[in-house]
Amino acid sequence: MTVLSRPADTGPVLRADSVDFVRDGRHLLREISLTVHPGEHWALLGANGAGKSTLLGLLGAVTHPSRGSVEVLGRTMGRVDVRELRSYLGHINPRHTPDGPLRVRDVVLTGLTNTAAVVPRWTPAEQEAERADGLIAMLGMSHRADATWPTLSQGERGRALIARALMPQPRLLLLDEPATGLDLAAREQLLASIDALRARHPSLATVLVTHHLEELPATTTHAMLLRGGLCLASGPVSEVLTSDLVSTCFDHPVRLIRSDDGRWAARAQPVPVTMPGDEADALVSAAS
Ligand SMILES: Nc1ncnc2c1ncn2[C@@H]1O[C@H](COP(=O)(O)OP(=O)(O)OP(=O)(O)O)[C@@H](O)[C@H]1O
Repeated sequence: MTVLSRPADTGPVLRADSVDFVRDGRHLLREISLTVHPGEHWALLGANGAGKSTLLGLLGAVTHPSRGSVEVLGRTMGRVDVRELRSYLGHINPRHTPDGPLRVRDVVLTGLTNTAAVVPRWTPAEQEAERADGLIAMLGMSHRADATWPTLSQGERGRALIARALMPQPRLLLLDEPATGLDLAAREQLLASIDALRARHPSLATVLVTHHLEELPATTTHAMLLRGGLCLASGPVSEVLTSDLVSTCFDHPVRLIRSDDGRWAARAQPVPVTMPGDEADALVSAAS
């Protein structure tokens, strides 16, 4: 059971068909189907605990479905060497920590070996080193290429991890809440980098997990709304990112706004809030 050659560059990048994922007798995902084609940029949205990271783990060949099938780059999970398959994916975990105080350039190069540390006695080929520098430049990190990991800001780490994930020239990039913990400027820089990356590599497909609509890049093309492990809606953003569907997804009435630059914002609709003591005050004023 091995992947004998680089997966073909045609056909869907991802296909999940009626997938269930069960842990400790609980259905964390139920009947999820999703097809991602080259050049599509998907957002997985849902409240805390909806199942977004669980689904990303299946799409990234980290876990296997309990029922249904998942095809990654045309290979069916359960029938291939997942470690080799994973080397064709860029899976960005913002909590990734390099093994030791590596410099940014070395962290990016570990994307080729898919390791947390630089592999002893391994030296990159000249064109690999050039590619690392090119990606570092594309992510706006050239001035920090020799900085060590502990000295980087959260935003700089996020961009370095994207460059690392791009080293093996993946056809698919998976991003799990890439803007978590970033301040306003760092978040905007990260989203601009993601937009630039998509423009530079038109056949790249991406799947980005978030629970904040403000953290969606303008280039997002499709969305899936997850609620309690079920798919509430899935398809082109114009059909899925509506006030009604997002309100149902988050169990809270929101009004969705898409601004001229293509970004989204959610405004909560006013809902009555009862403060402690309000009931007693109401009784007193009713009695007087
Ligand atoms: N290994 C596991 N065993 C049992 N339950 C799990 C496991 N992993 C996750 N869960 C549960 O599955 C549900 C979905 O978790 P998941 O992390 O996929 O949600 P999420 O949508 O990514 O949430 P968040 O936005 O909070 O990160 C949660 O209720 C979680 O507690």
